[in-house]
Amino acid sequence: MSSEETVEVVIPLVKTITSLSFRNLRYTVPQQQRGGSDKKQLLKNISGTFRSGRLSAIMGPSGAGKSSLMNVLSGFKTTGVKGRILINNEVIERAKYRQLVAYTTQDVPLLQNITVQETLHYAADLKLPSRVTRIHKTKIVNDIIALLGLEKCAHNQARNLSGGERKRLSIGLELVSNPKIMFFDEPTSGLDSESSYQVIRYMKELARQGRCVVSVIHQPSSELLELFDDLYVVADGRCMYQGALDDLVPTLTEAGFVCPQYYNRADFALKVASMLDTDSGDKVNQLMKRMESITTEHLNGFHDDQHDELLDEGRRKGGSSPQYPISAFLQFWILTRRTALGTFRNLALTRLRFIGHILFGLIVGAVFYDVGDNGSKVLSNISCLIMMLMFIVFSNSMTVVLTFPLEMAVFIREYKSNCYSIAAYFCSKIVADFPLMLAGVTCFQLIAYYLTGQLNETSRIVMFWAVCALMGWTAQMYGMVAGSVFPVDVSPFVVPSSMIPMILFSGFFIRYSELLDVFKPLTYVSPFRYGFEGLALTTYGMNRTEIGCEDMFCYYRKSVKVLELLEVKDSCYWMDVGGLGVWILVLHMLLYVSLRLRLRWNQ
Ligand SMILES: Nc1ncnc2c1ncn2[C@@H]1O[C@H](COP(=O)(O)OP(=O)(O)OP(=O)(O)O)[C@@H](O)[C@H]1O
Repeated sequence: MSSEETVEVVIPLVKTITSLSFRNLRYTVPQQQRGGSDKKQLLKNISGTFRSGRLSAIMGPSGAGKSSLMNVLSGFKTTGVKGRILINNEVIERAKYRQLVAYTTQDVPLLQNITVQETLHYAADLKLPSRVTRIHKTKIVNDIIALLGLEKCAHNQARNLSGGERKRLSIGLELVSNPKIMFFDEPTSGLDSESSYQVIRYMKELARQGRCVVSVIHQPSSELLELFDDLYVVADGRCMYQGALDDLVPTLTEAGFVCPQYYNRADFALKVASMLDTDSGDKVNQLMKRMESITTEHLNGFHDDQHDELLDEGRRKGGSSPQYPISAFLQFWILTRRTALGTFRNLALTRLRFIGHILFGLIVGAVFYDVGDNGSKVLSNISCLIMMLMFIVFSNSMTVVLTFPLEMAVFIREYKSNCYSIAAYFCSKIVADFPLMLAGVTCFQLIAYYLTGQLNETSRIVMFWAVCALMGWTAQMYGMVAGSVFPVDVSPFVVPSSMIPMILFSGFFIRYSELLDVFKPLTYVSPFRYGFEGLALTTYGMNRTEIGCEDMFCYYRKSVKVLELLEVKDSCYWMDVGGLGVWILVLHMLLYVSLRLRLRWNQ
């Protein structure tokens, strides 16, 4: 779309006038220092107002506190925040506030395998009330696609989008709920000048429709700057200028900073803001004080202490009873469909997972061919059992370890936008990933079981499969917990290195009676112990008496001898199933807690 073309308005206009005011905002973060921890104040009693119908730019030198201001105003950061945020001079309860406000961060995480159209459809399903019909939702999605010029890439998966298209899709995601106030953090970063111009023009159009649109912008060109109506300059966590763009140069001149002719006004304002620590610092300080008295003037009559209480009240209410646009079941159902689609579309990984299970089943089958009912090859068969367990565990834990962190980023963004509850995401994640794990494990187990010549008895096969499936489930949950707790560059190391010690206590490498007393309790916490014991019992227990023998003499002809060798003669299969069940339960609880903690750390 050329810059001269007018943008057709199809998204409903925002009718009510909205002004967002903030007064004496303070934002403090804890800071680790040598010899203890300290606090760092990122926003220092900062005040201002943004009005609907106008496109406002937040500018300032690097590290001035622009993103911090954006995070606080959008409600994405609440811990360590004091001060007052008002919409039309009213304090709004937090959950409601989040419904009015949309925030597009610098790099919005997207689900890579979902197309532009699907991404917007899912956003509409999650953000719009269920009473909005399918036809209406489709119209909204199509309108957004047209408004943002995304028609050409509507069926492209997010992974194939250009930087500009990703930015526009991010804006579209927020437009779905037709918010009154929109925040953007550096929407032009990484874009060429034409794409930057287009994005800001879209934002200008959104403002013209009656929204309050505020954007952090980094060194805009003169052409780009002209699109903005108002400017808010931040320096060292304080306001240096707030007002119309056209008043910027006169205000700076009045403060003793004369902008040279043909100089970009934005660059000049940044230059002045950077003078805080120089000889001209006093003049900048005076300008700030003047601005602070102007910005707070019309917000008088409201005590800050009173507001701090109100903000906390809003936080408490918002925290305990968040209002989601759709019911819990619908949230769960939509998220499950979306996750399943994303997993299915990740063809490389899905195919690799399947082919890997089949291929390794064939390899195990070929290497341990027909050892299952052969008294002279019992030790090989026992090795085969532990090998099967190790493959199931590593293949199912490592795949989620790599994919989960990116999904977590999407979850955090959507949760903060009040789209759905933790419980809905948690349940959908478990349900959506379960069938693929089960299908892979089943293929692998059936191939390996048949080729290695284990006993062909239905109950044995089912019980053997059940242990394999429970181990696969445990491993998948283990991978998810690691993926949710550790960063993506750490978790692929954490998972195998934490599992190896547990394999040691499986009962295969060293028998229980030969362990030092100090290590014995560890066998009760190793899932490999339950898995290995379960497989050994289904293979050699359950009233099996004789093992086939083709030689003259087989020491392990009686299966009880094998059970004695493994020290599982008196063990119970159902105890092993129970042990794995407890592991699965604990891992589910850990995943839920880690999701909660991740959200809390991000507040
Ligand atoms: N969690 C944190 N702990 C300690 N310091 C922080 C934290 N977050 C931000 N800061 C510091 O606060 C200051 C303001 O950060 P902020 O990201 O808001 O700046 P900015 O103006 O957006 O910078 P830029 O233009 O470079 O993105 C910076 O000095 C930054 O290092």
